[in-house]
Amino acid sequence: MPAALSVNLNAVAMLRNRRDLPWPSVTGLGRIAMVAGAHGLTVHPRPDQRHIQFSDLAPIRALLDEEFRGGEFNMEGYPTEEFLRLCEENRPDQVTLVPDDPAQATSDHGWDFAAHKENLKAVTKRLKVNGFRVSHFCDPDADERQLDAAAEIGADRVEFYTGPYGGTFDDAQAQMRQAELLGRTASLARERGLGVNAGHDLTVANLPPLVAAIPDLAEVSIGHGLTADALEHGMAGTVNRFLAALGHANTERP
Ligand SMILES: CC(=O)[C@@H](O)[C@H](O)COP(=O)(O)O
Ligand SMILES: NCC(=O)COP(=O)(O)O
Repeated sequence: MPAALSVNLNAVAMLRNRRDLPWPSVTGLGRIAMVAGAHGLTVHPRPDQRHIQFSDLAPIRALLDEEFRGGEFNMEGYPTEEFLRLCEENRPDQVTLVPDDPAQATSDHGWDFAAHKENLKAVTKRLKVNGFRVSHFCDPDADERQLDAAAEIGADRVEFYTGPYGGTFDDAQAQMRQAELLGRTASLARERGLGVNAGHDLTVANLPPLVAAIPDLAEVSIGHGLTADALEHGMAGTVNRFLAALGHANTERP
């Protein structure tokens, strides 16, 4: 079964926030993506609300509940009390915890699971009690000690940070080495009962080698590259291109 595609709406929100106007519509583009066959929507409500605003969350949840039953809502963030409460109020299907400092320009590393084991155990339990699937952002070169800690924390999945992989767009040999590394680390994660997601700087061009390296990849969440393509090909056509790159037959919703 090819990996699920979750469309990240951060970049749409960033464009919307340039003016005090309601377009481009975050839920509007999310709807087009879902009609075109996306399996879910991802947002990262950062503390400074630089793109996704807390007020965006309930409309996205309502869109999926009312128009796309089965479509998944993935919320990403650092586990502050504020973020955990946003999750409890807006009921995502999956929560992806990332070790981001509020001032970070973007997400650029995974957790040191061993160093943060006790805190991550507690927040993971709190989220799972709410019925959310819990994923933790993970470095592509995480070793067995880190993955043992991730499993002990109780994560359902890890999401591999694919920024270094995406950065090899102009070096085929480096891309192959990064894909092989991700495949090895994914095998270690699967041996520990962890599901495998991936995200950051993924594109139509670099998805095929990634899915070949990680055959049981569960989900990819993609925003920046997908939104850039949508400016050229439209959101519906872009979602179909990304689904095809993942190996899906045409899954546009009737
Ligand atoms: C966790 C990750 O790699 C991305 O989902 C993250 O949401 C990107 O954040 P920005 O869109 O703020 O760069
Ligand atoms: N978790 C990765 C994500 O949601 C989007 O990352 P990007 O495609 O915007 O780099």
